[in-house]
Amino acid sequence: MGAYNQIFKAGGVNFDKHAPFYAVPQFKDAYFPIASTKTALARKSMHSPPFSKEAVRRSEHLITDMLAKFLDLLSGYVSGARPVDLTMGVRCLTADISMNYAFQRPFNALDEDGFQSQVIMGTDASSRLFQWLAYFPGFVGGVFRVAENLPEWLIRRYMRPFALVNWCLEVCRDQIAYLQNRSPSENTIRTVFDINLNPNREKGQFTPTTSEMGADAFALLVAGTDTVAVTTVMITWALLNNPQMMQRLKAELREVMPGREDTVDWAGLEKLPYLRAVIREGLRLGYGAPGRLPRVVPSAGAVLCGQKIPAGTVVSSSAYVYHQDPHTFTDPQTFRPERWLAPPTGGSSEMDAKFVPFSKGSRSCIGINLAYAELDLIVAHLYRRFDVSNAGTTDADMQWKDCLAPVTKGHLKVTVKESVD
Ligand code: HEM
Repeated sequence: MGAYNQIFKAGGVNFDKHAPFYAVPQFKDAYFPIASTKTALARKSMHSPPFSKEAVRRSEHLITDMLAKFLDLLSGYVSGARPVDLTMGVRCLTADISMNYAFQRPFNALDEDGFQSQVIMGTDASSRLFQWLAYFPGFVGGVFRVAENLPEWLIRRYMRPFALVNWCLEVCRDQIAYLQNRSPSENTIRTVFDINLNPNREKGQFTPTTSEMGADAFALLVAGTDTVAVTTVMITWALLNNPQMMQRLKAELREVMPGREDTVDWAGLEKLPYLRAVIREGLRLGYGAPGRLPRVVPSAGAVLCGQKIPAGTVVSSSAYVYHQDPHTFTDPQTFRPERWLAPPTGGSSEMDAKFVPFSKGSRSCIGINLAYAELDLIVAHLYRRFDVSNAGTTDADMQWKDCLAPVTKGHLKVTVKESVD
């Protein structure tokens, strides 16, 4: 863990990101792929205030409005027991939350019939392209650069994943144009891009180019969609396979929401120990971003795990390695929320130290508070309102591969019934 803390340290000597790993063309103007921590932080720091815990609480309705819409759509599946593609449904929900949170203007992915949204096809294509880049950065990076310069009609006809990702980027740029053009009277609460658009130059703030802000919006969409969605899906899959855990969770939820359509705010849900344990265990096993996050050893070199490592060496670590450590997490492949409950039943400072789903340091996840709020609110209200049953999903469907966020082989299909109060 010492090496991890050194590589992913806040401030001090920084291990910059390894640029070729992050070279997806559609991200190129965002701060997410910028290798230099210092350069990236100049932009990232302008986005940070709206993601603080207090800001998320103030803007909670931007999450719950989308969640209420999703739950109402699910109730349409109750009669006739039509199966729901929960993987697509939750992805539409998290995409709409991310965009509503960033712009107070969702993409309305939830409105698409059967949750088959083109936005989600775009974020999915982006993750799948990322996977190739991660393993063959040189070759695939070259192909990406060629593809970037091809005429749009050629891309649309022969390179559908690229066309989908380009389309998503365009929609994100439209969102920025919408903010630039909207009248001040419409500014009810601050958006993620407010500092960008109204910078305080004395504090060193500035307005990035329109293309940079569009790419930042696209990064928020991709980073905020599948990460939260896959964690929710993995939690659902685990609870479906462990009915006694589902019952324990429902019993806890019933205490704060006596009626199945009652609601509780995030602050109220944070006090529920079993819900918190379920979310933590889901983050441990659902991973969000499980794979390596490569960094470059700075000019002074480094000593990692007792070894001298020369400057310029690419090093990494991953949440998967720590989350699967059997010395810390007994029987690590097993979903067992009880391990997080207070001692003597479970929980330890060692587990806390090795729990790194959002990474650490200056380049860690900007959306951590938003992600926790979403997970708490979605899981609590979904399982208080509905009884969910598997509709033919297999273990093989739920196998995942690392595409920065995990992408499962198949989709989780379920049937829903209104919970019996
Ligand atoms: C379960 C949910 C999530 C998990 C597990 C997660 C995890 C991570 C991790 C591990 C990183 C570091 C990536 C790297 O070093 O390359 C990261 C970065 C990032 N995340 Fe998240 N994330 C989640 C949700 C979100 C949400 C909801 C948003 C915003 C809507 C978001 C926005 C970002 C951004 C913009 C970065 C880049 C930060 C930078 O470049 O410094 N994430 N996330």
